[in-house]
Amino acid sequence: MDKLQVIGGSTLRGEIPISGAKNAALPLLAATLLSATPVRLTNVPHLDDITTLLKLLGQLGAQAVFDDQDGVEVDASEITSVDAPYELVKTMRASILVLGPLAARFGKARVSLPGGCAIGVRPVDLHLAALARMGAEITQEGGYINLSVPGGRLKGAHILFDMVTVTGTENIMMAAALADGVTVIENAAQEPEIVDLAILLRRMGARIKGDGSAKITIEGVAKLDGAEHSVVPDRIETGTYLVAGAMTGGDIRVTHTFAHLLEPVLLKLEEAGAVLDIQDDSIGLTMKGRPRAVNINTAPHPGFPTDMQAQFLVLNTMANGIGKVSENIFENRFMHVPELQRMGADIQLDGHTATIRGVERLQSAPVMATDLRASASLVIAGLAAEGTTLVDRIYHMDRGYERIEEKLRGVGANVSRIK
Ligand SMILES: CC(=O)N[C@H]1[C@@H](OP(=O)(O)OP(=O)(O)OC[C@H]2O[C@@H](n3ccc(=O)[nH]c3=O)[C@H](O)[C@@H]2O)O[C@H](CO)[C@@H](O)[C@@H]1O
Ligand SMILES: C=C(OP(=O)(O)O)C(=O)O
Repeated sequence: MDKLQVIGGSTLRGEIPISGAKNAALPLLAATLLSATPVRLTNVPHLDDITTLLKLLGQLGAQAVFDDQDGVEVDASEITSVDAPYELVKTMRASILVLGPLAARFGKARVSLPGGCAIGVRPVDLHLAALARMGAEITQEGGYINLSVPGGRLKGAHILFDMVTVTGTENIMMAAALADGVTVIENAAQEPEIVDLAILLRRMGARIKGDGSAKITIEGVAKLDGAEHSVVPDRIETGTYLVAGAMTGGDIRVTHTFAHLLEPVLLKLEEAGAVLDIQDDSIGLTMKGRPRAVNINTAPHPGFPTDMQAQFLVLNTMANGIGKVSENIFENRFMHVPELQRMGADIQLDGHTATIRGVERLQSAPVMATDLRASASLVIAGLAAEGTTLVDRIYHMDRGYERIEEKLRGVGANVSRIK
């Protein structure tokens, strides 16, 4: 199993190019199943999760290949199976995103239940209830969701999500795009990745309004066409590198990204004492001295993203003062805390809130990554710590950070992968 060796103490300086967003590319790739005409995506990140979804599309009969450095063309004209097997779904929960498109175009699907994961139980009950309201008959057996649509075509419906769900909103947007009639999604997720999906779907001929707000209206059409689309930049990767810059008292610029995608994160970085220089497609950050402690309360967009919680918790470990970090989306997203405590961080956990008292310097230690963003937080901690930190189980990190060692080395970090 690969490990990342991080030798702390370097001040990060220079530019880091940001890749396309994993959490946008996954639903965009799933959306290609909605059309019999090829769809081409560019700015697709090279990540393990993308490889998994491409394998799943291949398993369904689609021809999907990287046709350029970051371009993927998917031809879903000849779908031969509507079965998403456990072997693929278990490695990536976002595989559930094929359910809506398969239901919409073929009126049937058999998709493995994703199961829980390190950060929480993460059920898909809201996805299923919404598809049932659109006329799907759904049973569960042997760990699989069996879905069939009497008459073959989903019907538009009025849907109110009890909780804001990102992939749930995406699944229903895709299902509704080919349904008979109008679907209204209330309490919809408003994340930038939802807007990116709506942009592609509109290019394919879908009629969607209200994306980016809590009410999305979709008027179903009989057929969708091919289209081309560039994946939105990864706001979580952007935020992660900015925190790494801030933690090391650095002077960095993240490029190929947009500040409007991550306003809550930028506001908190400023509160922590970072000076930002926002340009059209890049963000500069300068940090002098230790950061100030900040409080974080995760919430659906436009609130503070849960996917940046671990990174800001680390920022607080070496900050001046006491910061409180509350995780309100997932019930078990503090697994980085015991690892950070092993590096000398002063953190008290009480339910869904961590209270962090900043220390002058973290100490290096062997640590274990438990999930994607926890891995990133441990790498950031290692960059700011004294000595050599070995981060184990970085396969989690490879799900979501493209060429992380190369990008960090490009700004002066001393990191290397140990096979
Ligand atoms: C591939 C992708 O885009 N992943 C993101 C997506 O995950 P994902 O879409 O899985 O997360 P959701 O927005 O669905 O989950 C939000 C909360 O709702 C709960 N819930 C969700 C669906 C459901 O049917 N029932 C239910 O109870 C979940 O357990 C969780 O507590 O949004 C999360 C919240 O911003 C991010 O952390 C993930 O990075
Ligand atoms: C939790 C995440 O992803 P996923 O939903 O794919 O597990 C994430 O990107 O931080």
